[in-house]
Amino acid sequence: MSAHGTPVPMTASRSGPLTGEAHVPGDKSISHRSLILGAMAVGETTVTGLLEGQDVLDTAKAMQAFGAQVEKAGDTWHIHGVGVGGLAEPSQVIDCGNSGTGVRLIMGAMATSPIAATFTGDASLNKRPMARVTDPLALFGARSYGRSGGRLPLTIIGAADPLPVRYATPVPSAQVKSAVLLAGLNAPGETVVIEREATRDHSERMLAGFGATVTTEDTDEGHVITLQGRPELKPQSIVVPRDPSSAAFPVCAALIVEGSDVLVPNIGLNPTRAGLFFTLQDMGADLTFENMREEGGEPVADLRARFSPNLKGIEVPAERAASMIDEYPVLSVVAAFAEGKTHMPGVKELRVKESDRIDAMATGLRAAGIAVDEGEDWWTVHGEGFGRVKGGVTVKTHLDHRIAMSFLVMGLASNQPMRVDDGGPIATSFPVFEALMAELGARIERDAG
Ligand SMILES: O=C(O)C1=C[C@@H](OP(=O)(O)O)[C@@H](O)[C@H](O)C1
Ligand SMILES: C=C(OP(=O)(O)O)C(=O)O
Repeated sequence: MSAHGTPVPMTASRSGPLTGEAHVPGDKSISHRSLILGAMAVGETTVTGLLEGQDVLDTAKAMQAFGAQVEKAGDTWHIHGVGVGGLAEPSQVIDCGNSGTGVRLIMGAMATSPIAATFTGDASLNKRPMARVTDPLALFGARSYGRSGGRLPLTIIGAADPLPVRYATPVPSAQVKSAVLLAGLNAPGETVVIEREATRDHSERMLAGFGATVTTEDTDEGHVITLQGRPELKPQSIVVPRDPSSAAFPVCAALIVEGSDVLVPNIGLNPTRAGLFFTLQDMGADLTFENMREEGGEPVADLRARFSPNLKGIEVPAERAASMIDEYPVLSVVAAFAEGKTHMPGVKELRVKESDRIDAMATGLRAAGIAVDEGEDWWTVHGEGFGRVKGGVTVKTHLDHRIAMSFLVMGLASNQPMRVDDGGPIATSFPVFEALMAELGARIERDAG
């Protein structure tokens, strides 16, 4: 839906070669964290390259409600932070829109301050599980009152006298890990998070950048992250790298549209995020990393993707899942254009994203003539091979930006157009998607009406 709630039906049709450069926007995960940690530092943090998607704009508004000043001047965002422990009690309900990252990280950040806040979101976010965050926050002493099943709307009463926490995350989730670490900022002593599988590490990196003491260690227990509580966070000057999860769409489109050759410059290849690109290479994609370099302590490269008519289905390693969790929907589209089966195990988390992503993709792919098998934590796409994907259906996007963009990418190479019932949510993470894809030569149009 658009910000005003009206669905935006869109259609993608078979396109000529996609060519040129795709300058995708800033990383969503890093953008949320810049605003939240900027608000908890003492003094002015500046951020350039911030993703101005609705998810991140909702986080900016939320941090203002907690007392930080957040303003944009020219291309730079300025955040005047209130310090760890300095967050004010908001006078209004905090509406995080469609964003799991926004709501879960902010709940963590406020849970160890003696304030109360009520959180809500859109129809998608209000269905998503929040107990995974409120359970560990209770160990700090925070109380929460929400709808049954730990759903939003939900009120958190922060701990007045927080305890430090040692917590082993029961699900592979950077949002849960980050909520605990952010809560640990205002707890005395050491807060420890133990992950069985390492998830994206932007919070750890950024906390260290802001001057907190964070150490990580791989032990028999798992990946152990230790944060020293009550640091004074020092304001930073942040340049947000471009989002690999957004880069996935023009990259995958180029691989399946005949004759394409697309360059996607300056993409962060942090190993906790880059799993899709290695998977595509394993499938035989003509995808190369050019101009490999380090920027702001992160590996960065220009991605070059060319039409790849001989893709093969593969077994995607389960241990890679966390590093490409948001990319499975568009990977399943590429798998439809590959020869043979692509099996994707270890992906239960896909069922609790903006939609049940296995169900949403399987339903649309099957309608478009692709066989899909699924279980609770796995799915298999039976590829038809290039030139044999029928398409020709309208699919439901369930308020999920990645479902919308994935089926639109599919329509660029299938024999008949693909229509999505609502492309409005694309603006949550990739507001320039339509213009960027059009510039490459993609035929994506909003339905007249
Ligand atoms: O921490 C983050 O910025 C994110 C973590 C992931 O969610 P989970 O932590 O729920 O896996 C991912 O799906 C989301 O888009 C962004
Ligand atoms: C899962 C996603 O986001 P979030 O959890 O922040 O809503 C996503 O962007 O794919």
